[in-house]
Amino acid sequence: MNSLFDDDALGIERPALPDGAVHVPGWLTREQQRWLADQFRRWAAGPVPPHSPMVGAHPMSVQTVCLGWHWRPYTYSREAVDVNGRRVLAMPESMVRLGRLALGAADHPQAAEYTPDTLVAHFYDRTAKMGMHQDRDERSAAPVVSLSIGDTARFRFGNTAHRGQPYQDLDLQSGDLFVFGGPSRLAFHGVQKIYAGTAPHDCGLAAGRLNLTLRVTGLADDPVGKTHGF
Ligand SMILES: O=C(O)CCC(=O)C(=O)O
Ligand SMILES: [Fe+2]
Repeated sequence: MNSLFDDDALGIERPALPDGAVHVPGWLTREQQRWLADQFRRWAAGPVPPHSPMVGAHPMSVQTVCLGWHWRPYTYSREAVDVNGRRVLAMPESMVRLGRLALGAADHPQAAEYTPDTLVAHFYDRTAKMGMHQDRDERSAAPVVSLSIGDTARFRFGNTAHRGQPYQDLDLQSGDLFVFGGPSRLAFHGVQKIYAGTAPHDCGLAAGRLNLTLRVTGLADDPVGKTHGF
């Protein structure tokens, strides 16, 4: 019903995204969305439970679970040192394949070689948001793949210089793929709001939004088993 009145249907031109940023609406099928929501519930069962990462003294409003490498502002480690000290689950091969398929769908030339080594899953309840930030805790310049399931999010995608204009606001709906790499790899972005109650009934999530972000950290374990510092 909404599509009757959206920008495309009304013939309103949306500004192009900056180079390196690609939005593929409705990329995941409902079955894939349900499967991913199930996987999230499995990952959330442990060894590291969902938690709100701390930005300084303030907890983020999302609930986060990581695979491969555990992310917290502004670093990665194999163990969730800010949660319970347990090592995070390994990065599943299926998620590496999903990343390659995603880059393929975004027409990225390096889709076949893409090997994300971390997945950061955020659950947003109806009040959660994410402030404008850059994904810059990685040593690799490989693109970031972002998948949305559940409630629609108002997503702001900006420029690489600062949090302000120019930026573009777009809605990320259940099943949407968003990729940012190349000249947009370090663009500021954030989640302005969640549209509560917009999750499709058959997406595997009754309420809230799940964001799955795949990244290449460019990190390696050192021989004594410690992670490299920054
Ligand atoms: O939830 C989103 O769409 C964005 C998540 C994000 O920017 C991040 O995890 O760094
Ligand atoms: Fe981000």
